[in-house]
Amino acid sequence: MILTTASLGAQHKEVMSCDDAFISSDIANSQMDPSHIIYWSLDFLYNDMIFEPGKWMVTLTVLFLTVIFFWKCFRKSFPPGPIAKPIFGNLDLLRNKPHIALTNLTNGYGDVYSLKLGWRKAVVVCSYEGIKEGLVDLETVCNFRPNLLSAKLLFCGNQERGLLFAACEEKLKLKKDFTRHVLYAFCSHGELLHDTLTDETFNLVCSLVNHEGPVCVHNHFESLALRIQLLLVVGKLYDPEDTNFVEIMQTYKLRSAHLKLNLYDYLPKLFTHFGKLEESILSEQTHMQLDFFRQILNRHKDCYNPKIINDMMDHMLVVMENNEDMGLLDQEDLDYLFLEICGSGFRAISSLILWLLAYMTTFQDVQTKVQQELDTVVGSERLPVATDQPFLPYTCAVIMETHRLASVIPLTFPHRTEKCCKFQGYDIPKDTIMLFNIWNLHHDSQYWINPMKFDPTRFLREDGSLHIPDHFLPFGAGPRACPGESLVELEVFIIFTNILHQLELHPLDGNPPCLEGEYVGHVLQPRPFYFNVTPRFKNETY
Ligand code: HEM
Repeated sequence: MILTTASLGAQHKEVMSCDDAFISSDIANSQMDPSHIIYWSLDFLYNDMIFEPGKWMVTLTVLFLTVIFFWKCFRKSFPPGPIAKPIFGNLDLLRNKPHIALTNLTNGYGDVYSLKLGWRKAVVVCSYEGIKEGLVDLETVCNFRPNLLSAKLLFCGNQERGLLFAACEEKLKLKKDFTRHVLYAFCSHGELLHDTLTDETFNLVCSLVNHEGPVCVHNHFESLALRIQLLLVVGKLYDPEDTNFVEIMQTYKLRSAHLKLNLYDYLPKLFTHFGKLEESILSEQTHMQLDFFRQILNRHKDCYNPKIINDMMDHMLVVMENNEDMGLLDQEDLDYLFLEICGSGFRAISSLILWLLAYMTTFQDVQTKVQQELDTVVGSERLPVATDQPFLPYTCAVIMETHRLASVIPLTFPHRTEKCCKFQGYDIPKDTIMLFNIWNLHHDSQYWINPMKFDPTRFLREDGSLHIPDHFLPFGAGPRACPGESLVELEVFIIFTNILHQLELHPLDGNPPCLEGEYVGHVLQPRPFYFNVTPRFKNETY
């Protein structure tokens, strides 16, 4: 048998040497055609190697090692990450409490690591340095949004006209500057907003005092926050029972439920069917909502007087009249802008207030300190007002510590790189999804001593004044930062101080609320909880 193989090999060698000579003479004559080269190469491989398994082994090993070498060279410049499962990649990590799963992965892969979301590449950023570099230093690179089916569904294909999913360009800057500027103006000078918040909180306090037995306010603040945002945009405070308002509330709840991990965003081919189902429901509701805002805007146009500015729509008409938008905005842009300003963040505000009440019910000593500060600065003869804020550092520190510990928006919305970039020493390709983990930033012992402890004094200097560290970023940073910050600050301050000024909160039968959060859409909120209240002052108007 061995002899036969050897003699075959010898014969074959003879044949090959003739062929070799033939090839060389052809090359020398420069008569070569590429198809001939391929033909002769294959012929060479076939004839030379098919009978010599040793050569095959060597060739395949060299090929394999070369592939591994180039693959490793490429991988070196991309962040490491856990092994991705077929088709789904690492999507399973994001299904339940993604902020915890993504924080836990820092133990194996460091503060910047990669994931595969379906077929898309993603980079998770957990350190302050990385978050700052991505959101601020590389502002024109990392601040785009991925092309997600959910965005298309939520905005009926017009996501560029809103805020959240619009490209990070001049038009978005214009819309965000407008939103920020007008909200700031209403919060710093608008008596209407201030008085409405105080009245609404007083009504809530009355109903809690007059309620027999334990109370639960879980569903109260979403509706209040949404009514306040509508008041700012359209100038009307809706009754919570108003049929128009109830419809609007339902639509916004449905919309915000889509701001979560949707499988059809990352595996569109597999889950198109689900996307289509959602589309029919969402598109109808979104169009109804757009019509609603369009009608109100038309009414504003009919009785427009630039000297009387009541709400955001009036402000926008002034902007358009003075051509301050430089012709960038049209009617549809305005419809989508108002749709989005009204419905953004109402759930996050509500969640922050609920966390404040849950922490105060749990940490009675902190509650008492806030009330002592309120008694010293405000007294019992009047209610707390916005101008008390600079004199209530401990109370403000409690609000900030709640922002930190609860981190109601634990992960930013997905970002996307617009071009290849060097990021934290890695080469990140264009169109990589970037997830910035705010929860990790707020719970990392590199930045916070004893990070899981509720300790408002971490926001106070030794002299008792307020101190805000750089690595405290509940509203994100850079061009994608939240435009609602000033509204959140005022609303939460007025509601929280007015409740604690007038009520003592006690745990039910000595059992404090469960402090484990649950996701509703992209917002982390406490589970519903009951507590007891007792009024702090005698007040006949309750
Ligand atoms: C406690 C309340 C709130 C918190 C903690 C919060 C936090 C955030 C965060 C972390 C982002 C993501 C930034 C990013 O993707 O990089 C964001 C975006 C946004 N927020 Fe808020 N937010 C709150 C309330 C509000 C309110 C009341 C509004 C309404 C005006 C609002 C409007 C928006 C909008 C429109 C965006 C998208 C901005 C963009 O993509 O450029 N938010 N917010």
